[in-house]
Amino acid sequence: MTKLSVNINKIATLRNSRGGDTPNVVQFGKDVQRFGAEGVTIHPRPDERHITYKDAYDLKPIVYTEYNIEGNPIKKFTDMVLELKPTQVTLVPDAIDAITSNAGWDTIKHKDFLVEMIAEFKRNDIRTSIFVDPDLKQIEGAKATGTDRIELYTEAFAHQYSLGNKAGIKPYTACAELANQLGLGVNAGHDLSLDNIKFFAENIPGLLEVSIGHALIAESLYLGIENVINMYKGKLAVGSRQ
Ligand SMILES: CC(=O)[C@@H](O)[C@H](O)COP(=O)(O)O
Ligand SMILES: NCC(=O)COP(=O)(O)O
Repeated sequence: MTKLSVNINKIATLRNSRGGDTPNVVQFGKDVQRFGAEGVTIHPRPDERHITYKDAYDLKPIVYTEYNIEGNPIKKFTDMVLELKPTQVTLVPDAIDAITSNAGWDTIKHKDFLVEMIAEFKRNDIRTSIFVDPDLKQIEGAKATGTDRIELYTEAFAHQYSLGNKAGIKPYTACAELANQLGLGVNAGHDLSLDNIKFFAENIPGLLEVSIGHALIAESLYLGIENVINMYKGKLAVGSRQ
């Protein structure tokens, strides 16, 4: 069974837009697990515009499923991960000004750096994963770094699927097959959604984990809004009788 790890970055983004502590990130982390999520993912960025380093520490005691911390292994990030010892660290080559993740690692060009980072995390009993594009050479390159897993960057698949092009899955299936042969675990994420997740999971052999944030939070708003409007209407109806 593929594990669902919920990326709660967007909850912090909403909180930060107003100051204060609503919505509460730690409460949300507890709730997603209570409702069945098998992991909590965060992706702190250097500018801390959504999830903050403090959030990462605050979440640690309440995550009893898998805690997955994603990010570019700059020193501040690496020090935090080594101190927190989450279940998994996912290395993502983010540019400092990127709105969101927009590319996987070049595992060949950055082999030496990745070998060093992976070894350091593994020495500290932290499972490792490397964010990669669906390119067979990059999967072979990932294997050479010593990482436990890869995370397939699914933006291209999601885009093609939204256009009705199901063939966009092909490079992902091929990469997952190769990863399985090489003994690399397979995770995936970025722009996965209620719309595309079933098709994706059915076509990726050995898919261990998906991390989903943006669409899942948007879908929670769409699917929850009717209930909340009704609750407000109920309170106003009682109020107007007085
Ligand atoms: C690696 C990846 O695809 C996710 O971590 C994604 O980038 C979420 O981060 P944002 O919430 O900053 O978009
Ligand atoms: N690793 C991918 C992730 O955590 C969530 O990406 P998205 O669903 O916010 O695009």
